[in-house]
Parts: sequence; C-alpha cells; structure tokens
Amino acid sequence: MSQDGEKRKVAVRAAGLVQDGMAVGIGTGSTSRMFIEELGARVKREGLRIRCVASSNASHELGASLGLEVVTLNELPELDIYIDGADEVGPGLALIKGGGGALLREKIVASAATRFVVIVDSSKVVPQLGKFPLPVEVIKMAKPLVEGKLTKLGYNPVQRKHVGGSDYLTDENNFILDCHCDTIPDPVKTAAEIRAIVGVVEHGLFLHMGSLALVATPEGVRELNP
Ligand SMILES: O=C[C@H](O)[C@H](O)[C@H](O)COP(=O)(O)O
Repeated sequence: MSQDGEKRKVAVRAAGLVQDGMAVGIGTGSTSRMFIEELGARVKREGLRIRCVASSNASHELGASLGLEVVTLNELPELDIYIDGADEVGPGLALIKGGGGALLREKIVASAATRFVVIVDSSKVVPQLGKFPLPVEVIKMAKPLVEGKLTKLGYNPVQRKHVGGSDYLTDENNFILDCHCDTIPDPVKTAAEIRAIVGVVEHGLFLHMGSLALVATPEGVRELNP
C-alpha cells in the first residue's frame, strides 16, 4: 500500500475515535489533513456536534472550510482529545514534530488535551530519534546566538528557508533552526539542553505527551502505547 494509502487508513481510524459532544484538537501536516477531511465527512454524515481547536492557521482554515466549528483555545481551553501526525515516533512514544513548522502551537494544543493520539504511517516508527532534523523555533533577534550555542552543543542547526531562499516564518512569526543531529540517544538531555538556551521558544521533541500512536501498516492499523 502507498504511503498516502496508509495515511488515509489511519486518518479514518482516528476520526472514528471522536464522539458526539467532544472538544477536539486538530493537528497539522499531510496526515492530519486527511484526518480533518475524514472528521469533516463524519460531521456532515452523522451530524456530530463537536468543537475543534487547530494547531495552525492552515488546519483552522481547512477545518472551517469542511464545516467544522473551529474556535480558539481561549474559547475552548480544555480538550478531550488531540489528534496529530509526527515526523518520528521513538521508544516510549517520544516524538519529533515540527516538519511542517507548527511545533509550538502543536505542543500548546497537545498540552490542553486529556489524550493525545499520534497518527502515522509505518515509515515514521524508529528505534532511536534523530534521523529527521529536529526543529527548534527561535525568536528572530536571538537567531545568531541560538545558532552558535546549538552548534557548540553539536546539534548542527540549519535555518529553514523557503524554496526561493526567503526565511521560513512560523505562524507566530519566528524562525526555525533544523538540527541535523543524526541520532538523539538521550532525548530528555537534548530537550533540556535546548530549552536552556535563551531565545529558544520551543523545540520539536514531544516527550511523555502521547497517549497512543495509531500506526498504519500494510496489514492494518497497529496501536503503540507509551
Ligand atoms: O509541524 C508539523 C507537524 O509536526 C506534523 O504533524 C508532522 O510534520 C508530520 O507531518 P506529516 O503528516 O505531513 O508527515
């Protein structure tokens, strides 16, 4: 089965977890996009009454265009469930997120939810995190400082740019430094070291946050627990 086929399968399963009356966090990225489409289809078909909070402007707009009631975290600060993709899923459901640049809002929305369900295709499950570059969101003026400190720590940061070479900016108007670590043997240590740098807004390591991962495989959807 193609990667998109796997993503669709897991998106359908995740949409099935949403129940009438729930407050739902909707994630960002290509897998979340499929989940939002499937959720929109369920709302239309079954008349589910749900309210959603999105982890990016793009997902907010997509959800609203599909008939979901999408509100802000101010209006709905407590969520029953947050469903989102990931770039890597390691042991204990340690995650790298932020390939789509939404890590900051994703971490905020995830932390507002009772359950965080991660939805991925089988290529995302790894024995150790780090092959996927770890995104670090930084305040613009602090970029040279943070870049220097990350380099000293051996994290090989590269500023994210658009294809034409212009600076990539997050929804919060910050820069992203993608850290080419190759391996992250101790994610707790790495998270602490990066968080300690002044000017870092957030990093893409999501540790002890996931409640369940739904992993699409050619044989079906597998569940992974922390
Ligand atoms: O910032 C983006 C998010 O963390 C995404 O959830 C992550 O990059 C996975 O995206 P995709 O489902 O497109 O692989």
